[in-house]
Amino acid sequence: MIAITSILWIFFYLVIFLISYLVYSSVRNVLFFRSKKILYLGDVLGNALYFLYYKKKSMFDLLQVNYQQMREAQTTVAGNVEVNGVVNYMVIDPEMLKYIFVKDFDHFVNRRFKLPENDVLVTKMLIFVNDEKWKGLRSKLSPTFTTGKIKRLFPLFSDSAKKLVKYVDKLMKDSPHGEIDLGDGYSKFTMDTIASAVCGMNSQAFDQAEPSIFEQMGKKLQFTFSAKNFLRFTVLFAFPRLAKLMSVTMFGEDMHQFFAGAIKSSIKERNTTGQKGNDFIQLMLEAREDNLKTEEEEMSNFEKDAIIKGEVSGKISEMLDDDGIVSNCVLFILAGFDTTQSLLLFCAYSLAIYPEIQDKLRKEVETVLEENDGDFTYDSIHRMTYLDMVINETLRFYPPAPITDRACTQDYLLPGTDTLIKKGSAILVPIMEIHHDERYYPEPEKFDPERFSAENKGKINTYTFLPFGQGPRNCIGMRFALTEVKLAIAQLVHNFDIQPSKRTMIPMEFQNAGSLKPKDGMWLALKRRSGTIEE
Ligand code: HEM
Repeated sequence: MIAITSILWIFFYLVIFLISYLVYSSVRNVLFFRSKKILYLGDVLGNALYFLYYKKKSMFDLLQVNYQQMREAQTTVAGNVEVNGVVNYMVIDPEMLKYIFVKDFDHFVNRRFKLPENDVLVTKMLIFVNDEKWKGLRSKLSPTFTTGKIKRLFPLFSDSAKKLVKYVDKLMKDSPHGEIDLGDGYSKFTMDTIASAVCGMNSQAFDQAEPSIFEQMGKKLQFTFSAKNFLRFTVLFAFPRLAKLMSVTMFGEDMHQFFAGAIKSSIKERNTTGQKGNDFIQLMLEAREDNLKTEEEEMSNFEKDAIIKGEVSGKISEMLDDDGIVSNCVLFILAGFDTTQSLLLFCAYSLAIYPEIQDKLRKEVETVLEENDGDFTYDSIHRMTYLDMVINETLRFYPPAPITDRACTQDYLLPGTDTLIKKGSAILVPIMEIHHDERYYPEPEKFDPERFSAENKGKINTYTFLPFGQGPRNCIGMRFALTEVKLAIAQLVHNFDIQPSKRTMIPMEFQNAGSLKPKDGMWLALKRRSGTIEE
């Protein structure tokens, strides 16, 4: 009895201590930002209270609230503080972003999170490495994503897109109410293309309704919000030393064994037989030997901006050893699955609720198909200007990665202000909110592909359209993603009429996840178009 009472008292004192600490740090943070004359956006305590009060709100709603606070205060910089004391500055001015992303990139080479070094599966991932190591690895990996290399992968995308059409057919036939959750088909499609293009593996995703082993492992890599995950990621990202001490890792041992086993045995087989694969494992093996080059004419402006200027002295030999290849294959699955699926889903959704846009797109798709003997090619997909406009408007309206960040690596005076950003602080960029700001996009809540027409797109400031980030640390997989998505949307529009169904969520609500996802699935009715072949 006494023991239980004592435990209760200890627990009580712990709770009191925690609350006192949170209140103390909140007051300290308020005073810190007041002394800097910067708007304070609240901290862990404030955010926790927000989610407790508005139970149904997601982190994207909170981002919107923060952006609105900044607009009302007529400020372009605001701040908050993380549990570990790291000061974040939210920056929303396109001119400042140009300096952070590109002009003063040497102050912002890294991302915000540091990970414990004992986590073998992640320590060599491009997204988590820093400074010279990042420069060396990025300059080795960039040539693996150029036009020529993605063109080589196009037949794999094409196979997966055809399997997707058959799968959707079957789902619709089996559906009692004439509607399906398209998320299921698109999840299989993205997993299938990634498995073959990245690791040269057959995901077997389309061979069965239940998730195949590759799908199960791939999905486990995705970040979802749960109390357990919240705790794990807080320890990992905010207290990496503690995570190392406690052997907390980002992914479970089963995932490490699955991916490392499959990828390393594939490398071994290539080394012994001399056979080459048509996948990223092969491209990385060639990059390791310095056998890949990027031709200047293969690059878009987005990629030219990403060129790392100056000497690249990063030692990369060990970054692309076999463990490094495993890490980066897993990263491409991780970074490419959710984001691409999100873009596909919101594009199909927009086409369903705006039939006139769907009709216009279909006309372009049919013309291109006629010109190319009934099949799509890499070049024909990228020649479709209206498709490009629709995808860009989807990326503006529903950016799959709604926020990005940079870590400040040297003290930095924000241009045009007297705000000194100290080394070790972080910059947050609310991509989604910038995309919905009426100063850059008149009538921002209107889905209008014409914003990206040849006449209009020149008027868009580069730093207000950030679906793939900007500068040398932008998304390396953009070309891969756009090719895959354009093909899958063209196939869908050619084969099906896409319509809203009873369960289609209008207006859309979002899940609390790392990337933008519909809250309760993407329910749509897809009707086979007459004249298209059902195999
Ligand atoms: C529609 C699909 C995608 C979207 C919207 C997207 C978006 C983004 C964004 C916003 C960033 C941060 C950029 C910055 O901070 O400037 C990023 C980084 C990254 N993305 Fe993507 N991404 C997509 C698909 C892919 C794919 C398919 C891959 C790989 C196959 C990929 C690999 C990466 C990697 C490795 C990084 C980190 C780059 C670095 O730190 O150097 N992404 N992506």
